[in-house]
Amino acid sequence: MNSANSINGRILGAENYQKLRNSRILLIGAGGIGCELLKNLVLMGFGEIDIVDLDTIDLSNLNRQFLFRQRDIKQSKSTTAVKAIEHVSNSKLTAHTGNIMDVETFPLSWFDRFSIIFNALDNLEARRYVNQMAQFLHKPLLESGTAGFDGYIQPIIPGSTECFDCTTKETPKTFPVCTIRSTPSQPIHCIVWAKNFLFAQLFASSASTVGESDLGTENPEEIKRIQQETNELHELQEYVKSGDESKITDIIRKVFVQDIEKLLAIEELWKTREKPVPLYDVEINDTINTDMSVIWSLQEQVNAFVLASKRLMRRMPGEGSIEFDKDDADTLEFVSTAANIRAHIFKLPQKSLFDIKQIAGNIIPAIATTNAIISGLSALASLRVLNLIRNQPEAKPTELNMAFTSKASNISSNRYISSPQLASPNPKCPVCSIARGVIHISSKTFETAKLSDLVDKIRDKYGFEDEVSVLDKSTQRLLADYDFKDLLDKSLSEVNLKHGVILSISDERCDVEELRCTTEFYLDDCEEKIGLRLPDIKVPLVKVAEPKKEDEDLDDAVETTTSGDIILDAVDVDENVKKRPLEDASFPPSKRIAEADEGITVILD
Ligand SMILES: Nc1ncnc2c1ncn2[C@@H]1O[C@H](COP(=O)(O)OP(=O)(O)OP(=O)(O)O)[C@@H](O)[C@H]1O
Ligand SMILES: [Zn+2]
Repeated sequence: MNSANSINGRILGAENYQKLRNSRILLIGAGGIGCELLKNLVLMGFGEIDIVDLDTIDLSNLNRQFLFRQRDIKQSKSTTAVKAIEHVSNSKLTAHTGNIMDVETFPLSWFDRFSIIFNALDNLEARRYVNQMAQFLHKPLLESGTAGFDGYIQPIIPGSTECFDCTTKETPKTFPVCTIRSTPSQPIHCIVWAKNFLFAQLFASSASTVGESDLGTENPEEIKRIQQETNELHELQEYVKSGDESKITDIIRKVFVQDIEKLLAIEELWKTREKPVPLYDVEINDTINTDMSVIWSLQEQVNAFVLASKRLMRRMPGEGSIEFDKDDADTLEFVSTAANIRAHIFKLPQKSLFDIKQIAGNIIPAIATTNAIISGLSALASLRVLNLIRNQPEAKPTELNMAFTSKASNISSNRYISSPQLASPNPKCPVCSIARGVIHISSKTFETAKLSDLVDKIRDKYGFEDEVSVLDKSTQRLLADYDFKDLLDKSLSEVNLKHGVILSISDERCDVEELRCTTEFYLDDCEEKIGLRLPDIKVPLVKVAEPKKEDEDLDDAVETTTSGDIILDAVDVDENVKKRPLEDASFPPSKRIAEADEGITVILD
């Protein structure tokens, strides 16, 4: 199918096409974006494609992860994706099932065999990790993500363009299943429970199934309880379908009394938490409240819950199933009252119907079309990054483009897609502004060399003075600093250093104008006869920053906070500005903080 005479061959030209055929590329994630992207990369004709995913296929993936079928549920995503496409593939495909952050399976040297890395991930931790690996290896990385109709691609060319961590990311609120189902500690947990679990199980057609690995708990009693609870709710769905409204009190008893009693029986859960109180002695009467902006009394919540349940039950025979819609008063009232009753049981603050409408309506579904657009853009961008487009002169990295869809870019125009040029690295970025190198170290040397030997060698080679701090970045353990020298005499293995660990060395001198740049070293394997080899990198001196003036504090706080996840509208792009200056690469702090406060975004997918 793919030859120099194929459409792709003719578009790229024979020479570039051959380069594409000779390229081995890495795709991380075989989910919504990953399935689309794998198909694109195969159709483009890349020579070798490795795809990594740690997960198995869930029923809820099938609507958009088109390489998977019902029969594939519980099978490895990467292996199934490869099987589904290999019959039309002219690429050598290799599936890996595992966590990309597992240093034993995927050490840094493993990443080095690829010409380009494509991220098709769904979480900040893995995105950050891969970004860091790309920085160590100076490997181009094509980062991408979607949330609802918003999406982005960001080519990252280490040393030349900004990296994933150059701009602050906010955290979307995702919660482990066990928090939602067993130990809520915030009102939002009760809202997610009422909408995604209770309502979905009783009325919706697509009640989610939860695999053990998704539960966020290893307590066998709790896992058993959650699974039993799900099965019992399926039975309650029969009551709902029967149309027998007298069963509503059974639903209340099951959900707000018996399930809570079962939770209370798992003593482990309540050692450090306040115990919930089941909803005993509940009465139903005529008191109702219609003011959406106030918090109703418990009695008003219970009465409204019964009324909303009745209305929904009456609709079921005609509609078959009912999906939650914040603008559908019955579904909203059911979810809102159920959430508030649960909040009462767990002694958490309750919310007005109006507030719950905002919060529950903000849950973002995955949209297959957005994934397809973003994957298409990602695949196309790779040709530009690898300079494979015929008659196009080699682009400087910062002449490459990123792309956003919809409001992700914060653009004022009505255009759906925008493609600003890439910004230069942020000099204050905690990841790409520091020096990096790979220390090759053999297994035996971990036993024979002392921590002090390694630190002395690093100090001598890169010009650090005595006052350095040595941190194991992987575990955030301090190994040595000016007044902590207890571990220096121990062997590297005794202080738990091993392959895959990242060591961070910082110059801790006070009262100097320039400090040696903080440097991170990845400890990689090498032959025994080499023993220990330090990389030939330059570790520059950097000017110590002036203390900030008071009115700059807020700005600074935003720049240095790098926890959080990919928030698509974290990049402020003015389409009139051709080259996006770095200062514009983030929201004004005030806006950013306001959004962080109210940003309850439950990512379903
Ligand atoms: N550390 C990791 N190593 C390997 N694969 C990962 C890692 N983190 C996430 N992934 C994979 O990235 C993919 C992201 O895809 P996507 O955003 O569509 O999520 P999903 O899990 O498939 O969807 P849903 O959340 O609806 O089940 C998932 O298949 C997930 O297993
Ligand atoms: Zn950076």
